[in-house]
Amino acid sequence: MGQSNQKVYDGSVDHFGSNGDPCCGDSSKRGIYYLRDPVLCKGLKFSAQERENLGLRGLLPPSIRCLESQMQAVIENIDRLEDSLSKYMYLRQLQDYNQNLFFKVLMEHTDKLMPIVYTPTVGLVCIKYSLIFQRPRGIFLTIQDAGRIYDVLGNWPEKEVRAIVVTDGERILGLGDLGANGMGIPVGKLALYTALAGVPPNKTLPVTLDVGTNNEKLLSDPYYIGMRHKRIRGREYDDFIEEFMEAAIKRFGRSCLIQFEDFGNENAFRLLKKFQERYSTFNDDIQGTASVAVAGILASLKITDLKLSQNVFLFQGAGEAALGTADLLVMAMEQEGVSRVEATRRIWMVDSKGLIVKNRETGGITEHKARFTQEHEHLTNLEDIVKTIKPTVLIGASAQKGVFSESILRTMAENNERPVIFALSNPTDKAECTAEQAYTFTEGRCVFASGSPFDPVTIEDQTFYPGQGNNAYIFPGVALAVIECGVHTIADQVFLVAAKALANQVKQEDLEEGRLYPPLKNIRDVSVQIAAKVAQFLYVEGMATRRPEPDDKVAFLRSKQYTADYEMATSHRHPVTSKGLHH
Ligand SMILES: O=C([O-])CC(=O)C(=O)O
Ligand SMILES: [Mg+2]
Repeated sequence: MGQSNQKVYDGSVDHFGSNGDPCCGDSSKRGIYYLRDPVLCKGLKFSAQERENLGLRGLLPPSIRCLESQMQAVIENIDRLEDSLSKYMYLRQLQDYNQNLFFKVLMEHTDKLMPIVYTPTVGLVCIKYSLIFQRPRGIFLTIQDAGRIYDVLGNWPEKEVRAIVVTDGERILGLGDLGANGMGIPVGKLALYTALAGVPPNKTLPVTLDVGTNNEKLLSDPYYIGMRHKRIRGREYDDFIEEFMEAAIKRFGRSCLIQFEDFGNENAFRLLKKFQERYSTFNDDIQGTASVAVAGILASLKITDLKLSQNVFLFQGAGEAALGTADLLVMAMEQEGVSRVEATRRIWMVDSKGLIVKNRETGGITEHKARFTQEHEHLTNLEDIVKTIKPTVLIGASAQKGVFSESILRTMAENNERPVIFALSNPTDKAECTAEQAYTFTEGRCVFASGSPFDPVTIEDQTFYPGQGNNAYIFPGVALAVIECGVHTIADQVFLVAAKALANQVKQEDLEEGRLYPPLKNIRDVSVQIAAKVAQFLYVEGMATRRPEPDDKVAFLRSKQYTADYEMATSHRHPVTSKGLHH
């Protein structure tokens, strides 16, 4: 994603124009241009011959570094910095200077760097976004752009955008309304599109829809980058979103994917319903999180030795993630041969007013929650609820830190040989319990996953590996498939296909260590396998428009992946060999 107005690599043609000779380059673009365009820049990796041919002599110090050494230097710099915000800023600057190196290092060191460019650090980044704002990335659309969104999208320098992640900043992770500061989320999600699934960066566009904020702290923050007014709602908001959707596909094509991220609860459900059958769109917090949660639950069955429908699921929280997961569980149980009614009866939900039961006097049961009302006495205390309902699977998705208390965890361990406990809220300090608490209070018997990463926990001499039940396992692979198959709508079933594909990649040795998800070091391969299964489904269901249908989906998808090799952006056909500088 170049920020400049100059032409940048578009993934399909030789970046250097028609002569096809990368040694000569485009004669109008010389010297400093190659250091200022993050797509072309190789930093100290420019060979002697390239430096000669491109007019770079003297603009770089004489040393030539190989990619390995460049990556090593990045890692040393990261280790040298003490706080995670500084590490984030260092990596963002790298992305703006040398895009290939940024992605290469993110791909090679995903375990180490993902928590910096993504959850949990990205939460802190959004809180501080206005203060640390430097080089812009993505498109900021404000309500004042209503009526001209198509034109504003035209200011984006890339023409082949195939995927947008959009937020309106109303519910950033579990942190609430962060207004325009929410831009950190689309930027982070799209970095993972590329690093985790190989979606070429020039095909991605982060968007923030700034309709104001109700966060008083931001409204009075002198540095705040967004519009200083309360959130626009109602008709004006709806028209704005509708105009954005139309403008996006008019500008980038009908099969441009639009991923909704971190919208407030009500709008998230409403907009998904409104747009699901008209655009290539999904809501990551409802459907992506559901998919990763169901994948974890499917994998857990191999440990608990239960069928899916033999479980009792209790959700703490009845928002986007909880309802999305509950719906997908019902779909999965139906595929196991259980009736919808029976499947629904296995699912219990707790919201801010307690257990969701019929005729609840305190009310607050929206249309979406109503599907999961149970015939039961109304209980309000989570501990009592866990004691009474006796869930086999306890899922936290309410952004209430520590709500899974010691006694709740102990009760789960009393009632189940292998209790399944998911603390899905993000970032880390919103988690319903820590990994250490979960393992300690269940005497190491629980099967645990969390939305934000936790380090392995050692109790006595046993080490436990918490799973990261984060939608990052799902959205990059789903995105790769839908982009490359050219779909116009995305069916809910896609997320069950993806969940099963993910669960099937968990190996016996992972399960033996309590890992519910494949290790992150294999994530690129995992994402391609998920994408291949999704692509298969899209063709079988007649939803893929790309012709001809590729026989080998994995090979096809791999051929579309960005590999972060400098050669892709420059010496495509005639690699330039480094012979050292002539002094
Ligand atoms: O961003 C993440 O880490 C997962 C997610 O979608 C959320 O918590 O809203
Ligand atoms: Mg989200």
